[in-house]
Amino acid sequence: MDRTNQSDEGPNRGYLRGSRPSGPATPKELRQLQKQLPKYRVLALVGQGQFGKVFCAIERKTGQLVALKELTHLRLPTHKFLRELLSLLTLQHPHIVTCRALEQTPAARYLVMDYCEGATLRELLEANASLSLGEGMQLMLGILAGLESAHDEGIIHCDIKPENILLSVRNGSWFARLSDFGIARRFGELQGSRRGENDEMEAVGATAYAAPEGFYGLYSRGADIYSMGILLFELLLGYRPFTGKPGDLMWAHLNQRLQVPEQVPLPLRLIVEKALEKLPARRYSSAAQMAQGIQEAMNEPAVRLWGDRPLPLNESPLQSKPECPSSQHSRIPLAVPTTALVSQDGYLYAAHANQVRLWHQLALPPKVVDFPDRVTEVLPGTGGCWVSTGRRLYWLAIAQGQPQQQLTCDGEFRMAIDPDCRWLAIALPGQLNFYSLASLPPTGFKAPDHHCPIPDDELPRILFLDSKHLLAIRYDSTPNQGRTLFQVYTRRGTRVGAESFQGILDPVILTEQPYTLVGISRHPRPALWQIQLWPLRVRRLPLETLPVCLSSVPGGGATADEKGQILWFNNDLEPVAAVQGPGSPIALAAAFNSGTQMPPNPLNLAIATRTDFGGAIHFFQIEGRKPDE
Ligand SMILES: Nc1ncnc2c1ncn2[C@@H]1O[C@H](COP(=O)(O)OP(=O)(O)OP(=O)(O)O)[C@@H](O)[C@H]1O
Repeated sequence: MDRTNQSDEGPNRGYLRGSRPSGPATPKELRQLQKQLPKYRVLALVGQGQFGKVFCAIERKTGQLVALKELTHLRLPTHKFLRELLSLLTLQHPHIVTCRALEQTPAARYLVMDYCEGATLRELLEANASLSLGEGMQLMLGILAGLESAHDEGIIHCDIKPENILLSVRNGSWFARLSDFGIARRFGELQGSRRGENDEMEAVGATAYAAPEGFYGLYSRGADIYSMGILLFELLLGYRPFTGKPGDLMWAHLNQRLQVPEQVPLPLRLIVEKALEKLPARRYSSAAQMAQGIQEAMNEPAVRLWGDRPLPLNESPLQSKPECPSSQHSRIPLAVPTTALVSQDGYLYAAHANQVRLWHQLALPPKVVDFPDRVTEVLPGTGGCWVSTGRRLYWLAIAQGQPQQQLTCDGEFRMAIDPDCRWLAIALPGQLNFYSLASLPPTGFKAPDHHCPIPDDELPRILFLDSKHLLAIRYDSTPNQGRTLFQVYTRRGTRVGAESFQGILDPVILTEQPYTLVGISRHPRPALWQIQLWPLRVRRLPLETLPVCLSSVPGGGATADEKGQILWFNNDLEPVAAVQGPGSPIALAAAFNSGTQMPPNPLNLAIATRTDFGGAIHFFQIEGRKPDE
């Protein structure tokens, strides 16, 4: 990740309004922390643990994203702090969240750790049908590899649970990393020692995942293997084998017979049973052995065939699909397919060959405007739209209905308009130009107000993140390691930051949430990814089929696949409705819903399709799931 060349001018302030931080961090608190830790640019609060808050920050020297984990003196005594630090500094493994440094302020100490943009495995498990069996087992293999390496260093984790497994993205898939060695123990520390009175629950870790012998203060690798067994059970079935209050749980771990439901294929059932043996000696003797067991089970035909099945296995995959009523209002046949379909402020614009059609009300016929060349891009603005015909740019005012040429470029370009419609950005190979719309002459050529060089190997997609910041999206397609690069420029042409996503997202759209994008990935499986920039947070919605179009709509977004299956998702990337729409879609856009603050219900969509005779635009209405359903 490249975050060099950053200035404090960046759009981080906007993230203080971000959607997912798990507790309040006042701007004052962030400013104070910033003052105390000048080596970092503190972006936002991203979590709250029992010992303090966790912040996302950029290390100024390297431009790397880091997590600053606060450990307050009051809550975490020095000996425990030193223990976590010692464990973490010893451990260097791709599947372990590495500690890079320690920072001290008068009020607290901060562990500087690798930043994991996918949050915790707990959050992923709470999202419906978020993992397939194959992916779940890959996560298990990763965690077991990290655990094996900790055990090799003589460290027992003692607190394995989904909350302590953090996720990042590699090659378009989740990548698990073991974290929180706060109560980890060294073998030597444990041998022959039993927990002290006041060490009680802390030493046991989370009771739901604790090995029977842990309640007697006995720890070995086997205790971590047992916790991994509970985790595997929970991944497969969506619930844990033993439940109840801490006392009942302790009794269950010690005495209750384990029952693994038959939905779990036999080879995996045997693994759960072996990992959850009451006697440590009967369990896998190492994390590597358990990993080998999972690997062998995954190669067995009975399990291999199930690789794509969504977890948990006890739920029917159909349950998660919110089929909803829909109705089609009208269909307008066209001689040629649509090249662009966009909407804003109650207006819908569709481009076909060298025409733009403009609707305000469905019942009325559209206004049709001719251009000298084929229209390639349409961007809505205030009171009209910007129309590109490849090398020329026009302004089409709704009131006048006549296009007005604004700019001519030497080559193909891409364009973006800021939300206040005051700045126009044009990306050309090798250059990014910014024009103040107020000073654009009525026709012809104008030198840009600001410009900056960009790589000339490809034309980036550009989007304004807010009235001051432009996002350029580029791709680094190294075989098997594609990356989507997000580079942020001020409208003066200064590059202020960059993020990257370890996978190819195409297309990518901006959503109505601040600095939040949604993109489609094909590999290793079709999925929608939501990327919140600064602090970087990602979410995924796995899909059964690959969408061919994607659009932001009020309250979320919508996709359609080649067969016309439409999916409407909300701002949390949860499916709101899935309906059958027209086949062979090219583009979709919200129609006549603009201006609503609340997510609409129903959603009015315009869908452009290809047909045997040219194309068509369909107006469609979908009833979504209500928020409380
Ligand atoms: N390295 C990290 N990268 C990204 N987010 C993190 C990171 N570490 C923690 N977080 C976020 O902060 C939250 C709190 O983490 P933390 O480890 O402090 O709490 P915890 O899991 O409750 O552990 P503890 O038992 O120490 O309280 C996590 O749930 C996660 O969302």
